[in-house]
Amino acid sequence: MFCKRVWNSSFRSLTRAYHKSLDRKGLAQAAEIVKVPDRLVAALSDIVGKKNVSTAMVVREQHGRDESYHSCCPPEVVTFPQNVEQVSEIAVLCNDNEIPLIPFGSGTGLEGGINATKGGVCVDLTHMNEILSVNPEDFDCTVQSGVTRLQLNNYLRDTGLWFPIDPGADASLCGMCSTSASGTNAVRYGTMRENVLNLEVVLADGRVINTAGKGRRTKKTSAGYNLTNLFVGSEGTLGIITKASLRLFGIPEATVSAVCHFPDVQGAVDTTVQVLQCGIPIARIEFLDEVSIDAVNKYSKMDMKVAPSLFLEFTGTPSSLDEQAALVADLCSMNNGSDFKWAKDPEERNHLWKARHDILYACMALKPGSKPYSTDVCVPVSKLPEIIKRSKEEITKAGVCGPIVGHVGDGNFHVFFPVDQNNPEELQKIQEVSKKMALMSLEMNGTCTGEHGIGQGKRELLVQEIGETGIQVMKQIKQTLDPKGIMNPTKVFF
Ligand SMILES: Cc1cc2c(cc1C)N(C[C@H](O)[C@H](O)[C@H](O)COP(=O)(O)OP(=O)(O)OC[C@H]1O[C@@H](n3cnc4c(N)ncnc43)[C@H](O)[C@@H]1O)c1[nH]c(=O)[nH]c(=O)c1N2
Ligand SMILES: CC(=O)C(=O)O
Ligand SMILES: [Mn+2]
Repeated sequence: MFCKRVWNSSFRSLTRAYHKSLDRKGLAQAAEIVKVPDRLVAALSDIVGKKNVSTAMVVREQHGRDESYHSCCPPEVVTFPQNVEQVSEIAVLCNDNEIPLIPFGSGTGLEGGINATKGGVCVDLTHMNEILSVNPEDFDCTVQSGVTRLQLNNYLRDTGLWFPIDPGADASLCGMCSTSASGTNAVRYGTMRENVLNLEVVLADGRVINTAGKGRRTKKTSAGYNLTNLFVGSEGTLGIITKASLRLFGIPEATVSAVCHFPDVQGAVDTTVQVLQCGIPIARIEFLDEVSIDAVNKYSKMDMKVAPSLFLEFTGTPSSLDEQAALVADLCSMNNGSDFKWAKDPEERNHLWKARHDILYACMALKPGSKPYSTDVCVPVSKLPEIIKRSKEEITKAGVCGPIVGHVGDGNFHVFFPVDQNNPEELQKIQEVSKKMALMSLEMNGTCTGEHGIGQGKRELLVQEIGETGIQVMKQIKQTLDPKGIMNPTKVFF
């Protein structure tokens, strides 16, 4: 049972720490920007070529913020290296001169991970965008850091293979490694953590390592510590990922999608839990509350019933697909689901999933000019009905707009609060609700972030989640790999 007293005291200490952190951040922004002297800009030009270095404000601002509400912090210099040797030389230069170094994938993150809170040098990896090898018989591929997921899947189209991890945005694959991204297909294929075989990483001092050994790309290994998964989710704080070997999968023989509406949240979430408990190998199961459905109808020109809903997808052989779909349709009706609509042809299915992937923008369109503040809690799936119900109560109590969207098959869901950056009272209410949700999640043995990462926004929650000793160990690892603290400072830890 959730203990109110414990919760209140953790919330108070969290709020205190948060205000302290705001002070620190304010200081960082006002006084701790590390200027990059002209001689170093010249040295960077020598490394990557003059046209691949920029100090222009417009370029710096483009690299100073991601897609989230976190305020823009431009780096002092933006570099566009062409190969791993150049990345390594940039690291040596920054390390010798104690200049912050911030890796930039494609800037679609949602926790302010690329924002250069201390200035420094941004390493934009988009020019390193070669697909280096595809091994269809081994179901794997190796890509440079700037390759995006859609680029890879377009390239793979004729091979009958695909890389299924799909954050809605067309993110870089190494950026996805860095945040341990997932998305709607994780219920079937797992997250980046389960799908990365090897990484090439440039460390802070310029050394280059292959986390599983040079050229290694096996599905299994018991060889020493798991360095690959140390870098997955490290958000640019331990090194720069310049190459990734990834698992691939066969494109399923047949696919069908469906939408089902429910009279209440409970029915939709109970259906999800039962689908998983029955062991049905569902490919996607996504929850949208009535506020999100309304947003999607408006933004993606659809006319779905405005009610808590599930978007579902089944894949397999045509016969297995019929069996799965019939079972799930039965579970939906047992939980009072209705208006079960199939999307069978590819165009219809693509429209449905495009609308799902655009939800973040659909929710922002509810309040023009707003920026997204996204929660990302993830709980054991049996706890989902309770946490979604209680989150909804908190959103209503706070009187803010809070559409709920969930990768519910993984116990993961988001509230996409549209934030008016000129309204501090609203921002505070949103921060309070999202902190309450995260603490509820921790209380239920969940996490504050299932897929977006810690970035700037969840640093205090990380301490609550991992505990002081665990944080100490994380910091010792950071200290070993980056003793001067140049790699993406102020992210993950204060
Ligand atoms: C519309 C929409 C929808 C979604 C999402 C975003 C948007 C805009 N996301 C979030 C986002 O797409 C996800 O976090 C990506 O992994 C970010 O990849 P970028 O390449 O954009 O990294 P970006 O450039 O934003 O960087 C993110 C972090 O990784 C670091 N980094 C980037 N490249 C690196 C490299 N090569 N080496 C070391 N560090 C590096 C950066 O320093 C930063 O800390 C998401 N996510 C998700 O998991 N599930 C989802 O469902 C969605 N959905
Ligand atoms: C933004 C995000 O994580 C989603 O749409 O699921
Ligand atoms: Mn998501």
